[in-house]
Amino acid sequence: MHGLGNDFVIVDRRADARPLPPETIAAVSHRRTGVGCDQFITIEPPAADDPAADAVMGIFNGDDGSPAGACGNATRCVADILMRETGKDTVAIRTAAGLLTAWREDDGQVTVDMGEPRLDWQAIPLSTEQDTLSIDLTVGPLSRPVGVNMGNPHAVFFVPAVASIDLPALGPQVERHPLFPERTNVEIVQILDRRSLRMRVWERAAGITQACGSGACAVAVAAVRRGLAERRVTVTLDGGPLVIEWREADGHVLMTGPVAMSFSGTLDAALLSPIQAAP
Ligand SMILES: N[C@H](CCC[C@H](N)C(=O)O)C(=O)O
Repeated sequence: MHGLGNDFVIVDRRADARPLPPETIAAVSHRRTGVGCDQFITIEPPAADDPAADAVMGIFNGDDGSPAGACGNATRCVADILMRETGKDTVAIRTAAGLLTAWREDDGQVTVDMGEPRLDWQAIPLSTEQDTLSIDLTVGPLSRPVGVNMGNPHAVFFVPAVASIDLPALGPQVERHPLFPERTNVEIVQILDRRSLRMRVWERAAGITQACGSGACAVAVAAVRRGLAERRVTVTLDGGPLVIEWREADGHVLMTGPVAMSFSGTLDAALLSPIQAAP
């Protein structure tokens, strides 16, 4: 499935307890020798003592099989699967970032309550104490990002024009900067007006992707914190728009966008045994 071109292999493991080592995930995710995806997603059964959850979602990056704490676009896709399967109009998905509630809008799009952003420096996490509203970091034309954790780390840089930034060159330098002990997702954002933002993303362990839901949430939160945008904005990524609202009442971030099914099938057992990812 994909959300705005951020693509996923989603494996239903509710009746399959075979181990899934990172190298297997990277092999399946490889675009030439596997299926190919930005993130590899698992659906697992909820724990017996977790009746509120319809399912558990695991999120792994395609480059190396590393776990990611959040993935907004894939959460919409998994919610779509669960809503179709159960007939329910609201579902709850257990993730590393907590229990995320999702529902379908009248136009068929899916909204996920992504929870509250975490904004203190230890939560991003950063390696030194900093005001996360203006982190002391400059990489080429990118400087003083806003730090936001949406269950995963984000460094948001405001720029005059996203098109003039060499993100493939700069993204990995920020991702791996020692200031970010768990590395970071990297967003560049241009304010079009107080309700419309244009962003591009370099994802941790996935590189340039067409869209990043948690990144769009981080961008909206950063823009509100800097006083540059309203609390409800349209964030346009390379793959298209998401509507993000940082809700005043409870501080939760709501993300609304499309889901799309590409194809379904059965993974070959050979792909599911630990094999070496192609270089
Ligand atoms: N594409 C995802 C985010 C993946 C984040 C991952 N690259 C990480 O290591 O945190 C999204 O829609 O939110």
